[in-house]
Amino acid sequence: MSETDVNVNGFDIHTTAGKLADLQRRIEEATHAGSARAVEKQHAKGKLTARERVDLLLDEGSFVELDEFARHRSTNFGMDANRPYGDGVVTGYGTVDGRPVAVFSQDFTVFGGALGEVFGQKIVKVMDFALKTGCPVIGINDSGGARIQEGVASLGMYGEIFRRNTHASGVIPQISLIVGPCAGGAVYSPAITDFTVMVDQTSHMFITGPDVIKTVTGEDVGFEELGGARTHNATSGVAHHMAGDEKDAIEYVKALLSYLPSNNLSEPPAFPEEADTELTDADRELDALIPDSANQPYDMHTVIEHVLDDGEFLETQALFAPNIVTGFGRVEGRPVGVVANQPMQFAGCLDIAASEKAARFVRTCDAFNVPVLTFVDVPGFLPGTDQEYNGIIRRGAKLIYAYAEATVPLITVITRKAFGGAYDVMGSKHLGADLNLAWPTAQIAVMGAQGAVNILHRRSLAAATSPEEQEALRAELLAEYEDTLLNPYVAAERGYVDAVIMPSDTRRHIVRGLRALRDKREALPPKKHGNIPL
Ligand SMILES: CCCC(=O)SCCNC(=O)CCNC(=O)[C@H](O)C(C)(C)COP(=O)(O)OP(=O)(O)OC[C@H]1O[C@@H](n2cnc3c(N)ncnc32)[C@H](O)[C@@H]1OP(=O)(O)O
Repeated sequence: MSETDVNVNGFDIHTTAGKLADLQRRIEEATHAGSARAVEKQHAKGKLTARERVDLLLDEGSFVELDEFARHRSTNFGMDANRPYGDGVVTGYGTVDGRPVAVFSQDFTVFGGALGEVFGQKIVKVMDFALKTGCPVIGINDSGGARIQEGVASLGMYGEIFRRNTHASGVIPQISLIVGPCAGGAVYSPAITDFTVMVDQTSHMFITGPDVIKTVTGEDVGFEELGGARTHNATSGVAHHMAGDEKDAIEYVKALLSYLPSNNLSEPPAFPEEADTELTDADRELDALIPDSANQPYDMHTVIEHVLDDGEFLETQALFAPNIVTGFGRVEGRPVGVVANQPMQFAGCLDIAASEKAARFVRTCDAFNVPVLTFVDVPGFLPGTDQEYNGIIRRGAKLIYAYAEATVPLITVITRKAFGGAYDVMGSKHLGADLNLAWPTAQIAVMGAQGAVNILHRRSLAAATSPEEQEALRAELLAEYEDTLLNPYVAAERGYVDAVIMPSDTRRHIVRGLRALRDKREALPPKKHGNIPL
């Protein structure tokens, strides 16, 4: 063996054993592409590495890596001297709870996770793989954004990713984990995906950072306040869950996946079990839930938890627009989506944020064959110039659109108020719900008693000769209105509600309704696409 046959690593790559050893060396190099110092810095920030995240997400031993040896060909700014294997992103496929998924995990320890041409090509390839095989794609984002040295080649790849996010939308579930920076136009990939999960304190999303904002507008704002997990969960509504740490974030992603099918042509995973349709003590608790006073709130979570298997409810966007509750659960082991007004917040009024939150959720369920249960206690739309100027007309319309377009089984339960346009919006019969149930405490009318009496009897109230007489008359008129219209029976007479039920019967009705609707098939008129008011 001549000296040139032995490579720098001490083995002869002209022999089979040498070639195998060379592969092992390359794998080792690819696996440790980030420097030890960069990994240490990453851990010191409370962050995991790209590979540690993949390992946590996927079933043990299931990960199959793609493009491990891909690397950039850029020569700008001395880049050719540093060409790490993998180019800063780990991509591949594996399983979560035994079900196939595709994954990409950006590696902040290599070029700050900045996306160059090859990095982008790797993501595009794994997204195409997911779309072709019909499996969810999970994107783990921890990146400085477009790789500055690679200029437009990098921007072009972002465009390719956005296009694939859009084409995959409604076909395969797409979930984004934000576990570090996600800056500039890069935020638009997660924004198009179905769910975005952020980690408190260590993840940030923004279009322009604090320095640019200071220069352009003079505002002083820090990373956390500008684009931290709390901001995007509670204020902007960009994110769907704020995790305490990365493990929590990954557990949430796994839980989401457990409610979603692999693609739009398959059914969500079910763990069929026959529900006990005998009345239970827990069912009977609902009979005492609604307060006598219509102005007193109660927690709609109680209703939701009494209906779902084991009371298990995975809430989405829990911190955003809490006046409407959205999330997933199971009935008889089969996934359902839940949309519910929350009387504890703004008396359950609909506003812009609540309408958009619920509309997006209904569309997600509809895209992925998840039936929707709607629980209604809504006094109307939130009044105010803020709402009007910001487009409650245009933006509230999204919820109507979402329900009217949905073809999955839809069951609606009116527990108390269903007033005005909000009655129509919240999964009414008129928008296409399959089964509409009402509790005896339901009040289905154009408005509440006070408002109605003020409008209908303004003149007779003004004609009262004393304040005492006016109050007595008002009380009489309120009682008359309440007795005549504030009940579920006027709607029931017309078939707008299919049944008025005891609250304790809700679970049984939902179980039987979902069984009956299991094979529901409904088709909308063919069209290129609708024109939802955006
Ligand atoms: C359509 C998409 C368009 C876009 O993405 S536009 C957005 C472009 N990106 C940005 O403006 C963000 C630039 N980066 C930053 O502001 C900061 O690096 C960031 C993300 C807040 C992280 O800060 P730190 O945690 O302090 O980390 P750091 O600055 O020391 O960075 C670590 C290493 O990563 C490098 N890096 C970060 N962003 C990069 C980029 N975009 N292109 C190329 N390299 C980038 C950075 O130079 C540093 O490298 P090194 O370790 O010093 O060799």
